[in-house]
Amino acid sequence: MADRLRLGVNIDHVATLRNARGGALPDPVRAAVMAEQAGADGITAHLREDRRHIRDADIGAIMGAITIPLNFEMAATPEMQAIALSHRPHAACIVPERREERTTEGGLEVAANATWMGDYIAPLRDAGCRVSLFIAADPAQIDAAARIGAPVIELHTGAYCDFHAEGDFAARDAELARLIDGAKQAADLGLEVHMGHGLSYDTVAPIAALPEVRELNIGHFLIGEAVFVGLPQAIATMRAAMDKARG
Ligand SMILES: CC(=O)[C@@H](O)[C@H](O)COP(=O)(O)O
Ligand SMILES: NCC(=O)COP(=O)(O)O
Repeated sequence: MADRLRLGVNIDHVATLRNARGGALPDPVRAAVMAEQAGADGITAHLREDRRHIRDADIGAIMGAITIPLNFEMAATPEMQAIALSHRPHAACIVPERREERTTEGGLEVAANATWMGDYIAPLRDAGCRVSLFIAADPAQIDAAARIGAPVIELHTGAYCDFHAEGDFAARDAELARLIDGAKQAADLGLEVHMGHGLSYDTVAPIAALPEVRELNIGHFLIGEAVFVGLPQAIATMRAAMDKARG
């Protein structure tokens, strides 16, 4: 279906569990294959500069094992650009990284680095990767993303999810309003709109209901759920919640 909201399953934290003991299990590749079999529309994997979870060998192994697209998440560094160009994944999502962060804390600063960022993404786009920029729902960042020729943006839903978890529903709803406005602005600029970070069964519906949104990338929550109900069931439940919200 043309307007089907796609679900990208981020398998980073299968690798977190694997790396906890320094061995080979659980295998992120098995998780990617299982996610595809369970109906995931894509796999997302974030090769961080510090390799805290996904490792270099995982990327080629995952790409060789799945038939759905790989969304390769990467910092805007020469090292990651070279790795992306060597693998040529379906998609390359540029995300901000700080070694000391526990997880992705904010969005890319595109507006202040537009020229440099435009030069950085050009080889990826020319190599046929669908370039996405992971940004906050900030009008200036959205405008800059369109200006430098990124075809896709992924809006950071972390603050929206954090406020929900904290019970600060006024702040949550204000952040949701920013995401709604950002999705509209981006779509009006011709950008494909994705969203992700921190989404769960409890927070996905208002995001999935947004007609401008074409893809959700969800990982940490699904991998956590998989510990209890298995990955196929976790994905099926999230898929059902997304479809129900979409109507
Ligand atoms: C950009 C984003 O929100 C995630 O895709 C990212 O992978 C989060 O980083 P960790 O997976 O290391 O928590
Ligand atoms: N880009 C968001 C993503 O891939 C998954 O984020 P999370 O669900 O692991 O927080």
